[in-house]
Amino acid sequence: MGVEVAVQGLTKSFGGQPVWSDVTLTLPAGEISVLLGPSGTGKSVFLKTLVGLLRPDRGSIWIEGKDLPRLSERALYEVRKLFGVLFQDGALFGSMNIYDNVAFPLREHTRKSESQVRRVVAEKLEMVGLTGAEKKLPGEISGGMRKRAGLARALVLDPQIILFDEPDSGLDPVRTAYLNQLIIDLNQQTGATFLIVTHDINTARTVPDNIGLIYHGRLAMFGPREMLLSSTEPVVRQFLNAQRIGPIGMAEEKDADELRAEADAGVELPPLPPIPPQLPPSNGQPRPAERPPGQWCRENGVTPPPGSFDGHPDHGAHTDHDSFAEEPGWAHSGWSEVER
Ligand SMILES: Nc1ncnc2c1ncn2[C@@H]1O[C@H](COP(=O)(O)OP(=O)(O)OP(=O)(O)O)[C@@H](O)[C@H]1O
Repeated sequence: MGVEVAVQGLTKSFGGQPVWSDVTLTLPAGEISVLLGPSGTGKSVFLKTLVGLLRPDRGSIWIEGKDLPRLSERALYEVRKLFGVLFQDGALFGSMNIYDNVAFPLREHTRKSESQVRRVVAEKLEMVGLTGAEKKLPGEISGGMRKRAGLARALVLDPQIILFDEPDSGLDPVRTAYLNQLIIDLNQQTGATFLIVTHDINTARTVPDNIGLIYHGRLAMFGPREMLLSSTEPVVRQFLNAQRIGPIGMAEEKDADELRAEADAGVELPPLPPIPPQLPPSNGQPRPAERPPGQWCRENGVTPPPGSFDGHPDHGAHTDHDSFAEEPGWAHSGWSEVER
């Protein structure tokens, strides 16, 4: 089972310029959380701070009773082994083949024999559907395959926490759908705690258990998926509905004059779209942190947008997942057939 990550009052600046301040959130153990936010709001900086690559100015990151920013370099090195990170471009070594790239953390951080390394690398490559690509160099495979190789490398030390920095960047919608399914399946298989930074609204709406939004140097909101997807908070509503109307402007937040002009013109955000069902694992089993659809809304007296949860399997409607599950032989091997 993954571990909980409790962030309290975290603040980070560069050269006196704050990136974000006073961020407080808890990533529940074993659940998938997504972090959203306009470009440049410091989502990647947040991931790097969590894993200890950047030191915050203030605040705590509690993991298994240890506060990461207070640890010595040596103690931090040990805690870092709990993390697996998938960087945006896979961050593979260009001169090493896929096998050696994936084997790298095992050779660096463990005393495993080469035959043990071979077994682990084969297992992780299979998990991401890259069996057979061992001898290829990163430059010889597609961007989607590079991401999956990066993911296999992130998995080799059996991390308890996996951070994904825009795993869908540069992927077409079909590959993004496959990657999202892989993420759900890996969460089920590993039980690890996942945090995904993404700009893809469909991913944000269907993949996570929890969603957060960074805006204007603050964490605007963080909570269960249903809370964010039924929120009437203008910035959350604008972002999740990909609208121009609302407080987020082209380069930064809109000023008071722009917002007044919008109000005077009578332009309003369109109604919230229905909350879609969560993407289930491809083996038909429930998600590790699955809760009945609509439970959060019911418990909190919130009326979800009309039509919400209509596509949930319990309602008998067809979902995207059904089409993946029906694909012959679809499991992780589905990947290799699609991409090669
Ligand atoms: N090492 C660094 N030194 C100085 N400034 C930095 C450093 N790393 C990031 N920044 C700045 O911090 C801000 C946030 O950057 P970051 O890449 O985290 O944003 P982001 O939300 O991930 O953006 P995007 O969605 O476009 O990937 C940017 O202004 C960036 O220039």
